[in-house]
Amino acid sequence: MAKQGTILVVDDNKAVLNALEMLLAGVFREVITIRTPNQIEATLESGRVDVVLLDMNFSAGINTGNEGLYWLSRIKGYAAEIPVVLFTAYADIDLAVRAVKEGATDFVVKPWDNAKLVATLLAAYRLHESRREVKQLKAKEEVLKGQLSPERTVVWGESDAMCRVRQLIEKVAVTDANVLITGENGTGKEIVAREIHALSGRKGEVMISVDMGAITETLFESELFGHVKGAFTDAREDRVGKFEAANKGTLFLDEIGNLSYALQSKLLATLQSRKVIRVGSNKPVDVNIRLICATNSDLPRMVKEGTFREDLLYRINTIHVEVPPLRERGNDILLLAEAFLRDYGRKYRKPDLSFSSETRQRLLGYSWPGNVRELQHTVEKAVIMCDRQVLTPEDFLFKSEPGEIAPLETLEDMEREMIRKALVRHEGNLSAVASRLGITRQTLYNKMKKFNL
Ligand SMILES: Nc1ncnc2c1ncn2[C@@H]1O[C@H](COP(=O)(O)OP(=O)(O)OP(=O)(O)O)[C@@H](O)[C@H]1O
Repeated sequence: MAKQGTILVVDDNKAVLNALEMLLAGVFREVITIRTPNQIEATLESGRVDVVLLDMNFSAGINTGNEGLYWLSRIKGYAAEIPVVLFTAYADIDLAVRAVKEGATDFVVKPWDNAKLVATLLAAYRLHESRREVKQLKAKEEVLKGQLSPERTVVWGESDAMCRVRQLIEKVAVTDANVLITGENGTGKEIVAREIHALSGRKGEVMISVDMGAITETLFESELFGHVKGAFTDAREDRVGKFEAANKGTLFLDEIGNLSYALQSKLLATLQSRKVIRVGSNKPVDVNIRLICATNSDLPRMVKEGTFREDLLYRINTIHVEVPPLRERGNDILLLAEAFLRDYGRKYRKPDLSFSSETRQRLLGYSWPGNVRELQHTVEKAVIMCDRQVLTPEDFLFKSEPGEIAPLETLEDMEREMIRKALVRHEGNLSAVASRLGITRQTLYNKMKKFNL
């Protein structure tokens, strides 16, 4: 067995320390031994310790176990995630129960049985690995939340459609009901899910998002339910799955419509039992999650076509929130555009930007097939490209509407329109545009300048 992790052994008996050092050196990569507990915190400072084996009695002659409980609480106060196994010469079950209640992971009685002690310490080590992973996942989520800035604040708008969505969310957030959010791409389904979480009693816990469309069949179980070391070739360590990581919080399953039929059954079984079994283990672990799913697929139609399980749809669809497409939100388009303009104006240090009235008409008249995401990107690009404070339609690379025919009156109009379309199609890549139009980059530059593109 490969040695792994660092164990800290705290015991004032030198003979015990020597014996443990010899035994544990065959199991752990590093064994640190100390005889006085007031060195514990300094040792933990290194950040290397995975498990502490702590004697309960230190002051000679006073075997009440209180010293152990005192140092246990100090360790928990310093690094709550490090498992502490207590060691006592007295088989005192009351003390064991009290210690476990106060945060000890387990309890071993002296004289000890080597195999049992090693098994207990290895279990504690694995527990630490899981806790560390959950902590990392949570930290990642926090970073992700932070990265949503500056567009993190939800702009609800004033349209009836969005007011209804908001009212519904406020009502259901406080319940633990499963919510299914539907809507076209980019309408804000994830932002709605985050809002439900933020308004719920679970707001102090993490929301873990999983893109179901990005998970392969082979990794599904290990990603969602976790695995134990050795469960398959690449499983070098125990690993928590997203379900366990979201415990006490919210699990957001995005693109649920992309899940294969076989995986839908596995997901359903877990949702029904509220327990997960890590791959390679046979021990079910209880999970307490609030489930939010999102999709842009028509799930009832998929049920009819036999590609989505009806029982899974019932399970995830206790409350249904439909986020309307941007084109149905009327003036909200401008409210959102102005919010993005303020955010990106700050980000790119271009304060006091505004839209010309022609631009506002253009923004309102466009159909926004990519919804809020497209609006956000469009405004960001315009802010980057503009060099005046009032943004005119020329600052925008509007995508052409299907079937839209611009009233082109002169040859110059046509030339300008061809260049504009090529710029949109090639996302501003000037070399590609020049080659597509059969002109040099220099000519393209000159024409762009002439046409104010
Ligand atoms: N009401 C809103 N207020 C502010 N920003 C919003 C709003 N709705 C959406 N956005 C922004 O638009 C972008 C797309 O939103 P989000 O990812 O929530 O959409 P989605 O419907 O989950 O997209 P997809 O279907 O592609 O997963 C994000 O950057 C988000 O911050």
